[in-house]
Amino acid sequence: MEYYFKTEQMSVGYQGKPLIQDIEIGLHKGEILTMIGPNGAGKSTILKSIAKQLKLIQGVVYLDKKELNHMSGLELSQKMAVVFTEKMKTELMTCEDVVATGRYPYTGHFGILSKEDHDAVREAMELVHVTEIRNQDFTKISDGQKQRVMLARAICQEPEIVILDEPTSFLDVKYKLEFLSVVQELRIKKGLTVIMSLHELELAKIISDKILCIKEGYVERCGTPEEIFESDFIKRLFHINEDCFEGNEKLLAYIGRLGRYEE
Ligand SMILES: Nc1ncnc2c1ncn2[C@@H]1O[C@H](COP(=O)(O)OP(=O)(O)OP(=O)(O)O)[C@@H](O)[C@H]1O
Repeated sequence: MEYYFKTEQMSVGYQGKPLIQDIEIGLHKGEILTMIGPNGAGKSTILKSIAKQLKLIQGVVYLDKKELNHMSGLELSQKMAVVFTEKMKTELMTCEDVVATGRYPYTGHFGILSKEDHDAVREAMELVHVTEIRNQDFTKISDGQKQRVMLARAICQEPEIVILDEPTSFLDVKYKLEFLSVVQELRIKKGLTVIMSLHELELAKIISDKILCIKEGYVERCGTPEEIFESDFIKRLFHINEDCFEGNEKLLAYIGRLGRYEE
């Protein structure tokens, strides 16, 4: 079966200088790819490049057999939703207004919402439990609430693929689990394909079909959760040299040796 999303020799970076080279990703429809790796490794840079917010340094990205570079903004927005929280200009917008901008690919020039658009907005807000705060100023809600509003915006866009940069970073444990459940539901019912970065390794392990491990400047490994979480690989990826994950005692001893808790 041909891949729904594919990158060929993709190099990404800034001002023409490659940061990560030769990134090869292949995803079937409905698959979930998660990127993990240390701070500053390049996860957001890859996601921004896939979302066309950064120009590729080299290579090609295909979506549904078409080159991303040959797709118009409108065509792309009807297939791909992106969630980068910091990007939106939201002065004087309620949470509902922000979610409703997800319908722009369908509303024509004046942005007037039809009944169908309003229904999609309402359903998406219900799905991630932000209906109660729909009339609040988006700039005055918590970071976790913002993350859920932005997820609702992406969902009501009815995309085939969604690109999410650390979508769970501000969510409490209940909403982290709900996020996973929403993503599972969308992939099962609608065949949604997902590419995201996560710092919560335990979430990455249970939700992903494929995991891409980014180290400083290169793709260290790509594989299934079973392949990635075997043996000592994760410790090496994050430059942790000791067996600190094997019980609380070892963890506390490791933290002590980091130097902050010396007696
Ligand atoms: N606009 C920019 N111009 C030049 N370099 C940048 C720019 N934005 C980020 N970088 C650099 O690119 C590198 C990768 O950053 P990126 O944000 O992609 O990492 P990340 O893996 O998403 O990190 P984190 O886990 O901390 O979010 C870093 O060294 C960063 O300083």
